[in-house]
Amino acid sequence: MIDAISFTNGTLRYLDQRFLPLQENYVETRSHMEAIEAIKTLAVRGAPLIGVAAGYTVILGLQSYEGTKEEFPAYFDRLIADVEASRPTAVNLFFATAKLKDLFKAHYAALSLEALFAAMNAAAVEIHNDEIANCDNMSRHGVELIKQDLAETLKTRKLTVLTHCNTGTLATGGSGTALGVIKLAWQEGLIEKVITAESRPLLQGLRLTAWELEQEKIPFYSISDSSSAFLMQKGMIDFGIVGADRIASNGDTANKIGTCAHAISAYHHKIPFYIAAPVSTIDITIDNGTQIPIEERNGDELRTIFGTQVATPTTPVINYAFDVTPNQFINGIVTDKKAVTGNYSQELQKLFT
Ligand SMILES: CSC[C@@H](O)[C@@H](O)C(=O)COP(=O)(O)O
Repeated sequence: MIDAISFTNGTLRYLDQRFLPLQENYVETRSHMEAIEAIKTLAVRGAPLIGVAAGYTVILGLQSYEGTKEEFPAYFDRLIADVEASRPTAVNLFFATAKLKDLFKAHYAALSLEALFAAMNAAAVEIHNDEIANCDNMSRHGVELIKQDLAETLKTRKLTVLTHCNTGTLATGGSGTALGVIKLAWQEGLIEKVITAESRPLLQGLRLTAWELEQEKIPFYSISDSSSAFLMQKGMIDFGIVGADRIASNGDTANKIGTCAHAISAYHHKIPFYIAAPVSTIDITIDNGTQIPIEERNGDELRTIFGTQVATPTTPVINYAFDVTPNQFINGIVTDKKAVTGNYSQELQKLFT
């Protein structure tokens, strides 16, 4: 059983995803600066897991506080700012810090620091437990949608599904978003095999999704990112499903770079393409995908492959970590509350009421 993250007796323990699947290193820390570094370096990654890690990272920061109650607000502001500066795109991180900031605002005046910290600790644990439950709910709604949309094909055979990046236990702490749907669909006998796109440059699909599928004994093939259009052309893919790092209120979706190309290709080949993400990944405050901050990462991620230089150190590169898929290429957004299959601007808003 993969234990992506846990928090026990004030210690954060996580599986360092940078070295998977070749090395299974669990790291323990009580330092919030180390935890922030783990988020920045993708040792801990995936939108829901980043949110969970952000909550626990703030708790680590509270544990090491030694000042007075009067000095605490300035310390808390700095701590939150440091956590929020770790990665910009996954809105789950900001969902987690907002929850803790709300608690601070509501209770700082009335509670002792000890009682305030206890309330924040409970909130961080709740974020974690909620993300686990969200995965199960998303999986159920996703499977219903697949049964409905692909009913004709399912009368004669099982399905082949394309996915991108890693959206499983490693990315959520629960069964997964898109991969959670795939796992349940497999258990229910709907899936023949999974096609997992490698997800350059850090290979979350090739390294992490493949590793999870192997453990689940679900048949799969890994492909290079650029192969998906050809496989669709050859009729080798029945539908696509991926996760999200931030969904705008009109349904435009930021996810791992490469997602948009799969979605456009699926649209061209008339293949359904779905997003699976908890409501905590929807940023209802923004109108469309142009407002999503897209992380640009160090060019060495492209110029080197796991430490081996493959381009000159001076090769100029563009290294966006995410892209935005316009809502017109998305056949449905599966959330923990329900699956939304169109009219996104109206229907996503309703999830917040
Ligand atoms: C359930 S995870 C959904 C997304 O967070 C996932 O597809 C993704 O893009 C992760 O990116 P990463 O850069 O590995 O954190």
